[in-house]
Amino acid sequence: MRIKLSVFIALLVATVAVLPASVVAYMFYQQMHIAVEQTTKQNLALQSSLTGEKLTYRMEVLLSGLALFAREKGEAEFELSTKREINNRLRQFLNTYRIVNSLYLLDAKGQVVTGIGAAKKHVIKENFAAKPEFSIKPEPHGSFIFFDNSQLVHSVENPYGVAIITPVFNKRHELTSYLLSIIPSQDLPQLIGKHSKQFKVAFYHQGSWLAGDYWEANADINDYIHDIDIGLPNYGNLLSVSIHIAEPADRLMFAVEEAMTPIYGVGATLCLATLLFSFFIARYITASLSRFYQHINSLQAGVKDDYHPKFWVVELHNLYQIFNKMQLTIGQQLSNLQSKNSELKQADILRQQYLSQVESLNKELEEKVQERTQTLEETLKLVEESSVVLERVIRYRRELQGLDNIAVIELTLKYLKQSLPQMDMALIIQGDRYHQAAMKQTQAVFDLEQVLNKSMALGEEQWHQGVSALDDGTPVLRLGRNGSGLGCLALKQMPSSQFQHCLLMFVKELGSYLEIRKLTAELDFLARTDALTQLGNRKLFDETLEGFETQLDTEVGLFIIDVNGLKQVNDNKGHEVGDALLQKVAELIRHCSGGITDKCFRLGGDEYAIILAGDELKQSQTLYKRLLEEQPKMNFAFDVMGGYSGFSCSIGFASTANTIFSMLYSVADQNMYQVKREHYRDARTKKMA
Ligand SMILES: Nc1nc2c(ncn2[C@@H]2O[C@H](COP(=O)(O)OP(=O)(O)OP(=O)(O)O)[C@@H](O)[C@H]2O)c(=O)[nH]1
Repeated sequence: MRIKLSVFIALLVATVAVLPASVVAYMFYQQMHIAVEQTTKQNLALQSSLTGEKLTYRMEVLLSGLALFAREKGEAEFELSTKREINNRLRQFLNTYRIVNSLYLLDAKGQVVTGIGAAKKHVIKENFAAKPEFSIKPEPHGSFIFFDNSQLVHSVENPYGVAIITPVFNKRHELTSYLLSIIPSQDLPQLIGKHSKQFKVAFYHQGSWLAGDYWEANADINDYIHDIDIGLPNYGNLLSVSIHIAEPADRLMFAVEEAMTPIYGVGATLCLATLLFSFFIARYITASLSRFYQHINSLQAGVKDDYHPKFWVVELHNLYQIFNKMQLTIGQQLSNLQSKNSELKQADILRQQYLSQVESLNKELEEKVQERTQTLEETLKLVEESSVVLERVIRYRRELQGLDNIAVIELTLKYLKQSLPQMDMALIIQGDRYHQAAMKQTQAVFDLEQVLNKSMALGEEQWHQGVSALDDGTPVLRLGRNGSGLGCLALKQMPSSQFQHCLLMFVKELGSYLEIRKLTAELDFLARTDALTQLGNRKLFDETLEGFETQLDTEVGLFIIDVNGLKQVNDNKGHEVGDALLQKVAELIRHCSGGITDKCFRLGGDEYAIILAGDELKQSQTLYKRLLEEQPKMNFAFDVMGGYSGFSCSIGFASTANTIFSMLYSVADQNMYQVKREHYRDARTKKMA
């Protein structure tokens, strides 16, 4: 039989469609099985719990009954009753609680007094206390005893039972006796009443079967164990019982089957419906596709056919056109998107460039700010240092006052070394012994003579405001203003500009100090020098003489020399000639006192003075003699009082050897006038002669 292609494809599609349905059905079955199993287990747990609750409740009712009975009977003084009365009461209790099959009264030592029950004839005569399982404990509280005694439970098949020992107290709370209740374990199921036939129930104590259904544990049985402990506060131990409850496996299977039955039907129907639906749909689609294919072939072959497309083919065609349009639109959108993307990328590149520019500008700015901050910090530091240097300069200025050149050099170098401790330097001050001090400071470093000569030889244009350099490169700083030639500071290396500034401050200070000192010295000299004769003037004379006033052990001698007839010279020859005469006299005095003393003065007008002190006095005669001898040799002739020519002086002398110091001048002056008078007398005599 030939099967059409469309039918074959439809069958294939239907089969493929049914497969997942079968898998789903199988999984559903599995899940159902697990669910039923879990439900069964939960049911078993519930049942066993319920059973335990029931057993506990019934046993507690019984125990409470026993306690009540013991209290009532204990207070009614059991021991006072006859055995018959006691038995009647025990029987009444048994009738109320039928689960107890025997009830005995024991005395306080555990000896059976009397009792009612199935095993009465077996145990009544025996001593319960002697049996290990019934040993009465010394404590006056109740206890549970599991035993294995077919006689007591009156059953050979199931010899197990539970004995309950309940203490009995009298009104004075004294233990008088015990009640012994026997419960055969075979009666335990009665306590829980009827239970569903679908479950098996059994009671165990410490792994030993007591009562109920007995079954071997195996895989086909679902069972559940529930342990219960029953007890009351006045009991010394607990009644421990395990309740085993089970449901056979075939029951579980049955339950699963039962649950699945309707689903099987639904599943099968679904599968069949899927099969049929898939088949017809596939058949329909393949048939129309095949007709469509034939139509295309006919079109290609140029054959006309009466093809009418099915509505879904039209729909498909429409769908295709929609897709086509969508494709076009989406393509356009995509190209738009692409161009936007490229624009965005371009913008991104520009942004990146801008950002990097901003970043580099920021960096530059940061560097500038840092640079500025550094400069500022340096300036601040400089200002700080400058103020420190300024303080030092002020201190230096104070300390400079009144020092000689050596001390000045030492002090200056000490201050400069504070700022430039590592720098070798030499300070040269023109004048007295400058180089010894400088050499001391910088012995092996400079050739001071050479430095001085070279620095003095520097032309004005080579001197700079700051540090100048010699031809060998030695840095030098000049002391004082242009042309003052006070000296210089020579350095081994060129200092940094910061230190140059510091050095300049000190050097300027030193220069101005030296200049002032020099000017002061010049002024001083001028103030104490006679301008015409260059001898010391009256002021210097007074100071010199006063200087000796306090030197009491030094002998002082004084010559007063006065020119004779100066007025006439002035009058006759003119003032210039008078001046020349005064200068000649000064020369004479300087000449005669040479090698003896340099303390020669012009006191004013035509009056001169020579001071001798100490050893100089030894040559006073020599000096006097020289003055007398040298006067006529002076080549200065003029007429005095019309006829007299030649030059002469009147000389007076006094010494502290023969007069007091305060009278020294006036004595010398008087002596001089005495000589002058004699001179004029002689002159008059000569003239008259
Ligand atoms: N050329 C000149 N004459 C002076 C100077 N100082 C004072 N005289 C003059 O010296 C003269 C001093 O006169 P006197 O005291 O009489 O001295 P004298 O003429 O030498 O007479 P005797 O001292 O008595 O010998 C005065 O005429 C002064 O004017 C001076 O610096 N130059």
